[in-house]
Amino acid sequence: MEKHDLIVIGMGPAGMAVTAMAANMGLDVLAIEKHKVGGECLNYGCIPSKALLKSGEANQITKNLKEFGIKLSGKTEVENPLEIVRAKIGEISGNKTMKAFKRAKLIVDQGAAEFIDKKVIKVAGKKYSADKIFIATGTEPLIPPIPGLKDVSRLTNLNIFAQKDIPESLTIIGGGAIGSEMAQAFSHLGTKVNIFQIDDHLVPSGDKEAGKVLEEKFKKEGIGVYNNIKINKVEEKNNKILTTTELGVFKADKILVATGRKAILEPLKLDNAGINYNKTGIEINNQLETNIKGVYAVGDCNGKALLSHAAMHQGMLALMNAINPTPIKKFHYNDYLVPWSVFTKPEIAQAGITEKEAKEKGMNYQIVKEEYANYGRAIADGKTEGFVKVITNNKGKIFGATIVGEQASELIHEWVLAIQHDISMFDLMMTQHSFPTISLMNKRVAEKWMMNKTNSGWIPKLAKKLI
Ligand SMILES: Cc1cc2nc3c(=O)[nH]c(=O)nc-3n(C[C@H](O)[C@H](O)[C@H](O)COP(=O)(O)OP(=O)(O)OC[C@H]3O[C@@H](n4cnc5c(N)ncnc54)[C@H](O)[C@@H]3O)c2cc1C
Ligand SMILES: NC(=O)c1ccc[n+]([C@@H]2O[C@H](COP(=O)([O-])OP(=O)(O)OC[C@H]3O[C@@H](n4cnc5c(N)ncnc54)[C@H](O)[C@@H]3O)[C@@H](O)[C@H]2O)c1
Repeated sequence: MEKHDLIVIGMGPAGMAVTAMAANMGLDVLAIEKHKVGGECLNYGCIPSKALLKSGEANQITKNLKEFGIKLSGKTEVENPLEIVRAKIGEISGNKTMKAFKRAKLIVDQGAAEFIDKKVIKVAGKKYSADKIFIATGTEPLIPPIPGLKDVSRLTNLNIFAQKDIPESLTIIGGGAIGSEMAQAFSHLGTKVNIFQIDDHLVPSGDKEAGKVLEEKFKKEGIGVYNNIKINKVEEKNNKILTTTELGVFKADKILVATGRKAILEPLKLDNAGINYNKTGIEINNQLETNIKGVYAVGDCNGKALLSHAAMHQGMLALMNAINPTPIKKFHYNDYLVPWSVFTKPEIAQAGITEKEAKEKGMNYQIVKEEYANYGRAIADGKTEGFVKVITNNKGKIFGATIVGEQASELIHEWVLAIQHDISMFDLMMTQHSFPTISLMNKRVAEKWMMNKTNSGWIPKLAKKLI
């Protein structure tokens, strides 16, 4: 039986991080991928969705050139954005990605790996062993038990980017990250989109006010948003999808299901190794190790974060834990903040806790909020929707930040840094930001916090005396 220093199962962001780092350190790594290197993120997730959003944005800008004082003579036509998306995936998955794994042994597209016992894996009829095994097998779309849904030809993120054409109309079940991004991408490319969801605002894992700003924008753009709605059944008739809800029947060419994820565990035969798992994924401790010593579960398969950057970060931490023989100084995944961003226009981004969570925890907190509409650069750019909202306290300690607006996904990292490294509102206020960047919105919030302090209590009285 072939023996390696470590075996990695699954080559999405989590498995790629472990493989690239371990091989770079000179370890003998075997990486097994049942399908395509790059996993969900590169092939069916983050990258194609952002590429399609970009095509949509380009089309949307041409439709609104008047806003910039420009007239377009003639008209633009949506030709082949999905082909462009696929070409971009091809470009990334070629040499650009593969060169990181030159020093590892890869087994790709030869079937799913399965556990024979705690240290032995089988793939394509051959057995391999290692003392350290990293499971990084991700998730797949969860299809809810809506009557008829399993019987209609439906889209998920796995086949939506493989379509030939942009559909004329699209029903989307789910208003989370996938549902919202895909709704706007297709709508900007000319599709009539309706979103149906059981939650009461878009991107329900985040701040309600931010979700409502996005909903308002979606409605202006002609996207139907139906919150708190129960879908009674879905049928396919004459090549159309009929979605029956309490508000009536909605007809569309296609239906996209984006209602969350479930871990892909069965093919791994985890019971052969005695590895514990539950409905949300493989069970881990805070060092990302399963109940079996030397076997780690990283990325979406453990159900902790479902985000690419978190998957890569977990891969890195688990590898560092695996090569560190001392029980102290281990890295704990939950010591690190996990920000997230949804790449609609306006974008939504979150770091730390939301206002709702602060309320539920009974914390003593203050909300400081600055609107994009009050900032000259946002007006100059015509990007006035949204706000930066910070959950802080009288001392300026920062607990969380929600941003909805232009470049929210970039602005959020200053708040991640602040929260993780205990940088205060005062520190941010005292940090110069170049004008007129959108990042200056962050400083403006910190300034507002300071202004709130200095316009009441003893400070105005003292200032009057000292002047
Ligand atoms: C449409 C969409 C958009 C997204 N956009 C973003 C975004 O903008 N930002 C973000 O942070 N996240 C985004 N995500 C989430 C992101 O894709 C995932 O969090 C990330 O891919 C998880 O990485 P992973 O390595 O854990 O798993 P995956 O990427 O799912 O990779 C797991 C790999 O394991 C392989 N595998 C499974 N079982 C076996 C087996 N038994 N043997 C061998 N191989 C196996 C699979 O084939 C797969 O390649 C998006 C997801 C979707 C669906
Ligand atoms: N930009 C990003 O970071 C990004 C983008 C896409 C996906 N992702 C990741 O992918 C994961 C999955 O995304 P997602 O959008 O599928 O899930 P989600 O958990 O974000 O949202 C699920 C949505 O489905 C709806 N829903 C669930 N059951 C329903 C039912 N029976 N009828 C109607 N609506 C129903 C919910 O109301 C909600 O709107 C996310 O957790 C996210 O971490 C991230």
